Amino acid sequence: MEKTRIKTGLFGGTFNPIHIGHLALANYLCEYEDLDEVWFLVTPQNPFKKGDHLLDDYIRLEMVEAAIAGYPHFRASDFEFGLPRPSYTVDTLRQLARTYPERDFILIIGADNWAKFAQWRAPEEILRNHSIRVYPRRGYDLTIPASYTQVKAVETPLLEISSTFIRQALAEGRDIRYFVHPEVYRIIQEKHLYQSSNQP
Ligand SMILES: Nc1ncnc2c1ncn2[C@@H]1O[C@H](COP(=O)(O)OP(=O)(O)OP(=O)(O)O)[C@@H](O)[C@H]1O
Ligand SMILES: O=C(O)c1ccc[n+]([C@@H]2O[C@H](COP(=O)([O-])O)[C@@H](O)[C@H]2O)c1
Repeated sequence: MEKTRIKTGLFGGTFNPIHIGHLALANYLCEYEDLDEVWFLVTPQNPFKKGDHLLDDYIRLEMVEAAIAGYPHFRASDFEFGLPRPSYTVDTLRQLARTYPERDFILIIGADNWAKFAQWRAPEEILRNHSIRVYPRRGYDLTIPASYTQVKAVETPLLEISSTFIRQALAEGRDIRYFVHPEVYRIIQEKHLYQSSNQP
């Protein structure tokens, strides 16, 4: 009998830092969609973002690990740390498929990223080999043309906060503890992260 493949949602981001918007979205996808797991893929350098003001990869990973501890469907992944930079998702997916043949990797992206998907590296290869779930982001259209049978829009609740907002608030000395997991807030405090606008 054929073994059931593990449906693994791949949620890539810089996570600088991870916040409750990321966590609630991934939680929803595990509980209300058909994903067995969601992997938080910590991206060393997004091809569209400048890397010069980015917090160290391992501190961002540590915060993701702390935030997801205890929930069995989540995993933190440093897979891109060993790959060339910037991190092109098509390269990551190729390597992941080789390393984990027992899993189907399903890309999770926001409507903001879907709007720019044609500008990603080798989008047609990604579409040929993987399913994509697109979740809503405010201000972006979530219509998927019918010809993209492997791309599905998922109706998830929206928590419109961003890591940029959190970094800025912390640099201004605001106490925004409820926007991040308590363990993430503890790490931010302990390591004095994001405490001035010069810091990443
Ligand atoms: N509030 C949110 N709810 C759901 N998804 C989000 C939210 N904020 C960001 N995302 C998505 O999560 C992925 C990773 O996000 P990223 O680490 O870039 O966070 P961000 O909050 O958008 O960061 P920044 O403000 O630094 O650009 C992206 O695809 C982004 O679209
Ligand atoms: O492969 C690409 O060309 C590409 C272009 C832009 C973004 N991505 C990936 O998409 C994920 C989310 O990006 P972002 O900017 O919304 O955090 C992250 O893993 C990026 O590496 C990938």
